[in-house]
Amino acid sequence: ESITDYTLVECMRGGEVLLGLKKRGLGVGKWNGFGGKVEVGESAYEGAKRELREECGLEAEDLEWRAMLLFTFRDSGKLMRVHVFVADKFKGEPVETDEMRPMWFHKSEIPYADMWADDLYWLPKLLAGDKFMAWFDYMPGGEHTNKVVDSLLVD
Ligand SMILES: CN1CCN(c2cc(NC3CC3)nc(N)n2)CC1
Repeated sequence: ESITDYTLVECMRGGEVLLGLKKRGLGVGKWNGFGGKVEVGESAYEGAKRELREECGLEAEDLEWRAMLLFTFRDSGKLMRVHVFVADKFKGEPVETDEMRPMWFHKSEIPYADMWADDLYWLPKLLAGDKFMAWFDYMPGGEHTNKVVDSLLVD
């Protein structure tokens, strides 16, 4: 099957991270960073900025690439590649949209029980400042094995 590229933006401000409650589509009912599919003709960086703006109205001045998450789904044979960025410089306040209800969470109070199961494995690394790649191999029963590649020595 083919691979689909997605973006995910984690906005940070004074020990807090901005998450949105997904109101429809993939991951509805889960808290997550902001993002979506990378469209034809745009870079992941541009797609990340666009989705952040569309989903909560925040204009990120600068995004830093920090992780790539590969998801393989054994049942469908689909591949999902998520490019994760961190933003700590942005203009405006987040607003609720049809897609997302934004809320700031202290890093020690991330609602993992209401997020994608994989977040528990990689979000702490991201919040610790690491750069890394991870692979989550989802089995039909929803279980997954996870292999987090050690931090990338890139800067
Ligand atoms: C709109 N996109 C969808 C993909 N995505 C994911 C996926 C994900 N797990 C994968 C099993 C689905 N886990 C997080 N945290 N985000 C970013 C947002």
